[in-house]
Amino acid sequence: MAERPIEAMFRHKKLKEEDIAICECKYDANDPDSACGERCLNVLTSTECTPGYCPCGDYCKNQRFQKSEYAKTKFFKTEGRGWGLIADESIKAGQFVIEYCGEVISSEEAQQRSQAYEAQGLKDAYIISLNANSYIDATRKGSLARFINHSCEPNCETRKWTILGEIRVGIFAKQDIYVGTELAYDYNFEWYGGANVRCLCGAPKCSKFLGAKSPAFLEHNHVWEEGDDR
Ligand SMILES: C[S@@+](CC[C@H](N)C(=O)[O-])C[C@H]1O[C@@H](n2cnc3c(N)ncnc32)[C@H](O)[C@@H]1O
Repeated sequence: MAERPIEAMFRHKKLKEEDIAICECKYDANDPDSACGERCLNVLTSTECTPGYCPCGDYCKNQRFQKSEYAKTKFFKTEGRGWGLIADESIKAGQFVIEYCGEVISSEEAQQRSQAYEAQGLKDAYIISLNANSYIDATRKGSLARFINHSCEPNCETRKWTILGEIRVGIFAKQDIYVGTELAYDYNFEWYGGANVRCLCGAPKCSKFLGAKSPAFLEHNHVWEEGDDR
């Protein structure tokens, strides 16, 4: 596919000093939660602390996206759902698993790319919504998060955090996850799919199609038939 003009992709913005959110935490060696744990004002608003501005300095625990503090995971081949991602260590409920990385693009670009990928016969879709005007495309560039499949009864969920003034998407554990368990989240909230794909998650309350409840779902009407090669 031809490279699209650079305006269709968004570049990082520099955070102005007056916009930096500074918490009121104070590091106490006897209280591990003191350095930007659950009570931190920034954590409570899903905002990471800014290096050099956090009162806890190097003890700050609230820079997980910036420090890529991912859980150990590895990809594997599934039955009928392409590649998937499994936990390569036990993961605690609420833990940050991995960031969904990719190219940040406009909604017009997302639409054009989605159509182009479908025309090329790509059955796996990797575009998710970031906000009303922008999307993350992990088709060509991304982290291992691009291999996480959908489940209608998932053990993970997406959460949006503000990092240095920009919104980013993380995958977080909804429950304790044992080593070797497949990771999955519900695509309904973020799905920007190409063709409609029959869901093979196997959950008793499966909604039959990927992203079947998402706003983008009705815009597409092609269904990959069962038995299609992948
Ligand atoms: C973000 S990718 C996930 C990784 C993908 N399985 C791969 O091999 O690269 C999303 C694609 O995976 C497949 N997929 C994910 N969850 C699925 C499910 N529950 N049932 C069937 N296909 C699924 C679909 O083709 C979907 O477009």
